[in-house]
Amino acid sequence: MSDDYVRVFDTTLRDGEQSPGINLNAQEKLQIAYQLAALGVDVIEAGFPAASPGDAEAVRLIAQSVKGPAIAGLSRTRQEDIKTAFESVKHSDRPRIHVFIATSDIHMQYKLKMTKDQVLGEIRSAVTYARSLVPDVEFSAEDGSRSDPKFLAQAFRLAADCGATTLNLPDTVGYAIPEEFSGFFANVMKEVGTNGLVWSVHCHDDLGLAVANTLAAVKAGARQVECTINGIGERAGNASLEEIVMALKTRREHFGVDTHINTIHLYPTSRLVARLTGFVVPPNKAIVGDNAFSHEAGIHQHGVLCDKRTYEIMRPQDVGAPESKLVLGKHSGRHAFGERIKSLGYHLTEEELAKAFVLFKDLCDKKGIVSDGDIEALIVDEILGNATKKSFELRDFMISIGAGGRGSATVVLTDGEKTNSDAATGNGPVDAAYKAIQRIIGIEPELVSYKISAVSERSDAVGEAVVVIKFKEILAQGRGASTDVIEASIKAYINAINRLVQIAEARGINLFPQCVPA
Ligand SMILES: CC(=O)SCCNC(=O)CCNC(=O)[C@H](O)C(C)(C)COP(=O)(O)OP(=O)(O)OC[C@H]1O[C@@H](n2cnc3c(N)ncnc32)[C@H](O)[C@@H]1OP(=O)(O)O
Ligand SMILES: CC(C)C(=O)C(=O)O
Repeated sequence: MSDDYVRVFDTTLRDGEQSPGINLNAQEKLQIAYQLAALGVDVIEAGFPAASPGDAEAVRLIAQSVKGPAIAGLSRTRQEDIKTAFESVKHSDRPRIHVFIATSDIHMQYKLKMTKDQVLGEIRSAVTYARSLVPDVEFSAEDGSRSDPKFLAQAFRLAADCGATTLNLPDTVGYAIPEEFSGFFANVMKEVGTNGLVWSVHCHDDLGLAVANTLAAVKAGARQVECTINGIGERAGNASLEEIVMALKTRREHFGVDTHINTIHLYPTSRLVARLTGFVVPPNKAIVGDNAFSHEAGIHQHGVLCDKRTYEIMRPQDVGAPESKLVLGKHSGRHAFGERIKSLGYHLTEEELAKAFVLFKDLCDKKGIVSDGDIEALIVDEILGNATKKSFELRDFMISIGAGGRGSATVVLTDGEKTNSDAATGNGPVDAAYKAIQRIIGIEPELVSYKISAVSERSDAVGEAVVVIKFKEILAQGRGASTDVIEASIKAYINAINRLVQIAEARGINLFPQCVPA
């Protein structure tokens, strides 16, 4: 395997966790670390062990359990920090100690209160000590992009002479701009040399340029990129891993270098990190946002229907994201609308389609996003005009729950002409009620999905149930609300059945071949 590839150093669990508002416990960090290993990152920076006993323990747990990537712990140049980092990472098959100190004038003078010589002294003793403990030592020159390039090169040369194997040039405060940064990076690299060293880059997003600067450094010769899932991190965040990886892959001809990332894990990893950190992925986020593969504009939708490559530079399946979607809204055109109607099983004449399209646009002005259920209702009620008058209504129900959660239900329904009741047992009260309803109406639709949620937060909250049922290849959705969740569930089921009957009738499908009871 070629040695010329871009190593992905993931720092979601260290710099990512420095995001104000994120605090992961050891088990959550471990779960993310396993996922990062499946993704194929080369290095996991699992934490800053000297920060707290909890972080030291999390790094130890990850080092002990997660195989594949190197496990790094961050450390100041202080001996006690390095020792603590070593005690945590030593449990890994591939331990790395990552030592840093600032090299910019402003940091040295005002923060560290050290002279250049003192900083060089810190680098010498820290890197030498770290290297006496592990063979894999990374040195970072914090605020490198704002450092005097001559001094920066001197600091890096010293770190390499003392045994550092990776030299990392961070744009700590997100100040760099790509063109300037690639020149800066290339010059420092040239001054120090590349012999046996991996050059690394670490960018922050204060000006929204973290990924651009990272890619500029790769172009200049960086072969390790430090980044986080979803771009989380201190202040405006770090360079986003998924964006860097997909830029390198999609524009391979430009960069000429690969990563070892298994990109189909990008989307699941992003969702796991979002769930555990509570940092929701914005819908328009590149690569992993909900809208990254959605198209709303008619002209785009038409293009995508002709050939996805007209508006998609990546395939959603390559990043593990759901299939691309055409979202119908007021910007959609006839092509996408007509396609959706066909996929719902309707074959309209040109005239019917034109009429439906006008009604659809009106509906969009009122509703924003129009669901498939809305379109079905529009076709059945307004275009085909043969909607059934039959609809079932709940009159009454009784529930009892036995040992082990078994339930029995009696349900009373009317169809406007007759009233019928029946009883059934089931796996819980809702299942029993649905079975009783099936006995009354004489068909057994498959329950495709069932969701219940509270509409407000008080204990007397209204519960809303949403069910999707399927019968004879027709999908129908129903909703029901009540302060009693069982009643909400029953109402949703009946609502779905009424919708099913309407659609079937509009399509000329007989749902009740024997006879319709009730
Ligand atoms: C750019 C980055 O992201 S760097 C990583 C930043 N991450 C973190 O800071 C998270 C973890 N940090 C912590 O938990 C704490 O800051 C600790 C445990 C490391 C230190 O806590 P404290 O001892 O209370 O010090 P405090 O954080 O207030 O100040 C930092 C001290 O470290 C010194 N320092 C800062 N960077 C370095 C360094 N790389 N090497 C050596 N000393 C350093 C500062 O000069 C200051 O020294 P002083 O206490 O003698 O004035
Ligand atoms: C420790 C270093 C790599 C860092 O996080 C930064 O400079 O932003």
